[in-house]
Order: sequence, then C-alpha cells, then structure tokens
Amino acid sequence: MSSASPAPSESSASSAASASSAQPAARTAVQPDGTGGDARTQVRLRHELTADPARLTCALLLAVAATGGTLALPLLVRRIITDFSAHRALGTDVALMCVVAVCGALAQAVAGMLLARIGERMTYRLRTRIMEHALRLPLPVVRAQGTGELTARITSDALLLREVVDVATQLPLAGLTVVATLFVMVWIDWVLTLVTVLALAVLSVLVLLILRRMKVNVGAQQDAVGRVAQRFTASLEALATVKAYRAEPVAAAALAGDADRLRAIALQGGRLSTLVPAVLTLGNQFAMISVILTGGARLASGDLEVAAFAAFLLYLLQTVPSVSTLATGFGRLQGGLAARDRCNDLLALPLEAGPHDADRPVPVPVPGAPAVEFRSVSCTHSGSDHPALRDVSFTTAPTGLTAVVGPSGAGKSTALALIDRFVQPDAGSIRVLGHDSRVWPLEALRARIAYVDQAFTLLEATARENLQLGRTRPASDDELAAALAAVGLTEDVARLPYGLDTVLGRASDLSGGQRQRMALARALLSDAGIVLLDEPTSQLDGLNEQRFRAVVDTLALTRAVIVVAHRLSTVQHARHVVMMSQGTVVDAGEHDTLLSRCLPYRELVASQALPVR
Ligand SMILES: Nc1ncnc2c1ncn2[C@@H]1O[C@H](COP(=O)(O)OP(=O)(O)OP(=O)(O)O)[C@@H](O)[C@H]1O
Repeated sequence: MSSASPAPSESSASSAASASSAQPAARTAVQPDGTGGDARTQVRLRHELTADPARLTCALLLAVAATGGTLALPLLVRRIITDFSAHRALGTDVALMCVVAVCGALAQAVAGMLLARIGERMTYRLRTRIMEHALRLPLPVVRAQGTGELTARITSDALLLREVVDVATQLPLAGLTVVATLFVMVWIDWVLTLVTVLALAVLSVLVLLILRRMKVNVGAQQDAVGRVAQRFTASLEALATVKAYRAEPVAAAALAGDADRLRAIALQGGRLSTLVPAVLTLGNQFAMISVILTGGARLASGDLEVAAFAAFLLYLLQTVPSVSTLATGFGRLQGGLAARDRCNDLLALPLEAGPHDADRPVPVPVPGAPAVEFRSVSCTHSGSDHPALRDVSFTTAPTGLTAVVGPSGAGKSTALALIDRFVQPDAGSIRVLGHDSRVWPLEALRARIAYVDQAFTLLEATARENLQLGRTRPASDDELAAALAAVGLTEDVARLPYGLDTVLGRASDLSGGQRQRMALARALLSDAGIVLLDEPTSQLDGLNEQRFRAVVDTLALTRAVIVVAHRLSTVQHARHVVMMSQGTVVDAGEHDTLLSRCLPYRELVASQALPVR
C-alpha cells in the first residue's frame, strides 16, 4: 500500500499533516489534531476584571468616596462630643453628618450597581467562551469529559467566578479602610493602636491558615458537583431504559452515593467557613477587651481624653466589618480561584482544529479522483486496548453507492468517523477528493460531507432549521417540500403544531423512523458531494425502506454515497460493496462478485435469507 504522506504537490499544509502522521502511533488515534491550551484562551482574572476600565474606575472611585464618608463619621462624632461639652451649637455638625451619611450610602449603591454589571458581563463572556470551546473539542474528548461535568463549568463554576468581581473590589477597599482607620487611630492614640494591631495580627494568621484549606476544599466540592451533574445527566438521557428495567432505585442509589460524597466534602467546607467568623469574633473581642483595659488605665492616668477614647472605640468598631470583609472575601476569592482553575483545565483542552486551520488553503478536488480512499488505515479508540481498524484500504468512486457491510463490531462506524475526522488514524491516511483529509481545513472538509449518524440526531430547533443544517444558502420552501416528499415526511411535518416551524425535541418529538427520514432529508438538502449514512434504515418499515432506496439512488447519481448497513436488502444493488470483519477489509467488489468469491459475504447474505445466487 502507498505511504500515508500526502503527495509533494500538495500545499504547505500537507507538511503539517505529514508531521502529525509521523507522531508515535500509540495514543494518537483519537487525539485532536488541532492545537489548544493557548494562554490567550485561559481565564485571566485581572484581564477579565479590567475589560471595562471606565466602569470599573467609576465603581472604585464611588466605593472610595463611600469609604471616605464612613471614615469621616467618627471624627464628626468626636467633634459633636467636644462641642456638646463646650455647650456650642450642634446644628452644623448634625447637618454635616447627615450629608456625609446620605452621600456615602448613595455612592455605595451606585458602585454596587456598576460592579453587578461588570460581574454579569464577565460571567457572560466566560460562559460563551467555555460553551464555544466545548463545542469545538474533539468528540472523544467531550465523551471522556462527560456532558454533566462540562455543564457544571458554565453553571456552578461560573457563579463562583462571578463572586470574584465583588470580592476583587471589596478586598482593596476593605484593606484601605483598615489601613486608613489605623492611621487615624495612631493619630488619636498610638499605644491603643499598637494593642489593636497585635490582636489583629494573631487573628490574621489564624484566618490565613483556614483559607488555605478552604481553596483545596472548594476545588474538591466543584469536582464533586461535576460528578453528580454528570451521573444525573446520564441517568436522564437513559431514562426510558431506567424506567423499563425498574432501575429507578439503582440509579437513585448511585446518585445518592455521589450526592453523599458531595455532602461530606461540602460539610468540611462548611465547617471551615464557619470557623472564620468565629475566629473573627474572638479576635475582635480580645482586641476590644485589651483596648478597654489599656484605654481605661490611660484615661485614669490622664494620658487620654474621653472624646478621643470614644472616637477610638468607634474606629475600632468600624474596623470589625472591614476585617470581616477581608477574611470572608479571601474565602470567596479561594472559591473563585478554584473555579477559574477548573474552567482553565477545560479551556486548555486542545480544539479539534488548530487556531490557523481555517487560514489554510482549501484544496481543489482532483477531477476523477476517488471520493474517499483509505490507505492502510489503523485506528484505536482512546480508552480501548484493541484496534478498531487494522490496515484498512478501500476506494469509493466519485459518484455512486458504496455499501460497507460486516458483522457488528467490524469497524464500519469507525471508518465513517475517520472520513469526517471525528477520530484520527494511528497509521495510514484517508484521502478525500484526491487530498489527504488532514490537508483540508476542517470546516472545508465537513462542508463536503453530509453525515447521518446512528442516532439520527435532531437539534432542539425547528424542523426547518434541522433540515437546513450545514447548508451554505437557505433552502426555498419548494426545496424543503421536495426533500420531505422524497422521504415520505410531508404529512408528518404538516401534522406538527406549527408545521416546519415547530421546535423538535421535548414536547414535539418525532418517532425513530421519522427522525431517521428527517436526517435523510437533511442529507438530501445538503450541498455536500459525499454522503455518509450510518445504519440509515434500521427503523424504517418496508414502504419507507423502498423510499430510502429511491432517495439513495437519486443521491448516488451525482454524489458519492457511502452506506453502512446491516440490512443487505437495502444495499445489494450497490455498485461497490466493502466487506469488513474484525477491523479489516475482507474483500471488496460488486455484490455478485463477492457472492461468488467471498465466503464471509455469502454467509452474511445467507443469514439474512437473501438469495445467494
Ligand atoms: N467510543 C469508543 N470507545 C472505545 N471503543 C470503541 C468506541 N467505538 C467503537 N469502539 C470499538 O471499536 C470497534 C469497532 O466499532 P464500530 O462501532 O466501528 O463497529 P461497527 O462495525 O460499526 O459495529 P455495529 O455494526 O455494531 O455498529 C468495536 O470493537 C468497538 O467496541
């Protein structure tokens, strides 16, 4: 068989393809061929927070103004006490105090609204980036991650990350408040300030020790949330089977096990987080007792005035919420950082197509070249210890019907998945329209191929949108009607509540056979020159199977149609039959030729009670 390397005449992209084909074969089978994990795709909190600098600056300035107002209040109290003792008028002092209090509250409210907007925009950007990245991951990677796990990144992880916005602005302000308060306290009485600082230092060390453990715990909690979401999603997807086998208790017990593990981890986290306010209260009480004892002694010795002591106590009371904000804020920040790490783990997974894949030149199909050609292809699915395909070679004509047949597990679906580059070969090459499939930019390759999978998947979208998936230009109503008529779906679609504009899935779902025919109509409407059909007749009745044959024959007049079929009656008229078994091609040729020379094919035909001669 010829080499896996593309011909020298092919574009520079081919050298990249050759390079990738030269990689060690072991686990490259279903590894992505794109690059990923680009530092630019990672969530960088500072970058995210400063994405709207004008709004952030406004919010910070307003928050600083609100903090300034709070800081000024005890000084005004001191002035009122002094004026009160001196029997001076208090009108101006009280008015000033009211103005400072109202302006401070207003500034705080507006700053909060601006921060909410910044936070929600950041979460929106993050969610859309994660969802788009997940959609562009290689299929085997998505399967390995699990849909529930991936969903948890845009739900609970995104919410934890959202908190970082509030915290990231609260922390510097709380720090500023504490430092500024300490400066004023030093100005009032440095001895009392020293006592306060010593108490706060002991408190900080204890809180930091707790926070370090909290970050680890939040990471573990998010992983556990992901596992519960994953198992729950999988159970709901298999709900009919679960119900049919009365497996609700088994499924519920497994879910309860996961939920219990989550509970245990969350309980540890809960204990750690309740320790923080307890330590804070204790520390503040020690600071207060020390200050009152020292202040009392200094009052008695005449080193401190009553008004100054009252102001000092007010400042001390004011530092309590700021210190508390610092401690709980650092706790929430740990949660946000753990969520960021989980999001970055996902964003680091390499995409199917590299960043410059779309910039590569699109090859021009070679006139007369086979639509698809397998050259000594081997492929092992990730997680499997045996190859699904071994040294497979076959060719399909530019137009006409090719049937891929063989017993279950022979590797037929894997062969189709390789053509669409859902998985990568360990060795060998697949050529599409005369070029190594890796030379094609992924989008351009898939635009040439219509694929009907075994599940006849429909998106949760209208029937019209489902039919037009992958089309470069919208289909006219006449084209849609013709495609529906060809697969015998005209009346079924007319019966839907809103006809073609009915959203499929959920309430308005279709039967298995109807879905199958919708998927076939979609292939019919596509602009693709190669049509891959995986088990397209498994749920069709006799009449619809006949219709299917007619549709496929029409398609095969102008396109290359490759059909994986168990029911040989639907493909025995194929111009070309590829007989596979245990990951290899046993024989290939016309139906009659194979009948005469290929025993496994004869046995397959005989097993379906079809005439062998
Ligand atoms: N996602 C996967 N992960 C691991 N192994 C897989 C995966 N998909 C298929 N395989 C294995 O690869 C081999 C070929 O499977 P494939 O689905 O290609 O066979 P098939 O001929 O299409 O079978 P069937 O007619 O039953 O659909 C089988 O041994 C199967 O267990």
